[in-house]
Amino acid sequence: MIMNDIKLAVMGTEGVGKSALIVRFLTRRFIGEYASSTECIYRKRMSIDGRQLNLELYDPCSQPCEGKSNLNEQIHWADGFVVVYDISDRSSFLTATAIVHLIRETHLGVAKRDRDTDSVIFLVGNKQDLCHVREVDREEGQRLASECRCQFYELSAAEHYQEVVLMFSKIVRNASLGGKAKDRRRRPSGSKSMAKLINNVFGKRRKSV
Ligand SMILES: Nc1nc2c(ncn2[C@@H]2O[C@H](COP(=O)(O)OP(=O)(O)OP(=O)(O)O)[C@@H](O)[C@H]2O)c(=O)[nH]1
Repeated sequence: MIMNDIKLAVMGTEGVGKSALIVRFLTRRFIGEYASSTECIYRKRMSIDGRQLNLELYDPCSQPCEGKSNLNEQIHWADGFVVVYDISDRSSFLTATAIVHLIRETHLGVAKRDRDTDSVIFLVGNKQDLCHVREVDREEGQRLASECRCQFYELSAAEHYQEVVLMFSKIVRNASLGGKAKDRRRRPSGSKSMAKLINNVFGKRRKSV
């Protein structure tokens, strides 16, 4: 059986809930605070439509978008992109907007057809549970997504499980269908096993904000 490797980058500014979404997907749990000083790759073996996939999820544990070269590196590495912002933080939406544009610019050059990139960029407004302090309207997210031809979700890593799993499953499926034999450049460094992920989540704490 052919084993596909799917590489997903989860991007967005600091504190939007990238790790929370990944941990939700991988462990079903929501953990409030994480040690997040290092970037890492999580691996998961999945079965989609009866096909076995090796999923690699890159969590940059970002410092706010400081390195464009690093961002470019992520963009070249990945088959799919989950670009996350926090609906209660407008500046995170501005960062997400810049990231989505950068992905599209970078991938337009290499995609055979424009639509090749459409289904592998997902824009996610996280922290939907904080809608009482919302700073970004759902419509703004939708507009950006349709302008940049991304798929759009509003989610809450804190309160949703099924939706988060569905979102990741869908982008993995889309990325696997894209199936382009990509030029695998330098991969982001750092790799964590599931055991290490659990350690990271339960073992260490970050300062509360
Ligand atoms: N209310 C609410 N809080 C959330 C949600 N998702 C994450 N958080 C909180 O937001 C903070 C940041 O979450 P992280 O998952 O560490 O965010 P991150 O994007 O990985 O941040 P960095 O690793 O610093 O880049 C934590 O305090 C989480 O508990 C959510 O859906 N709702």
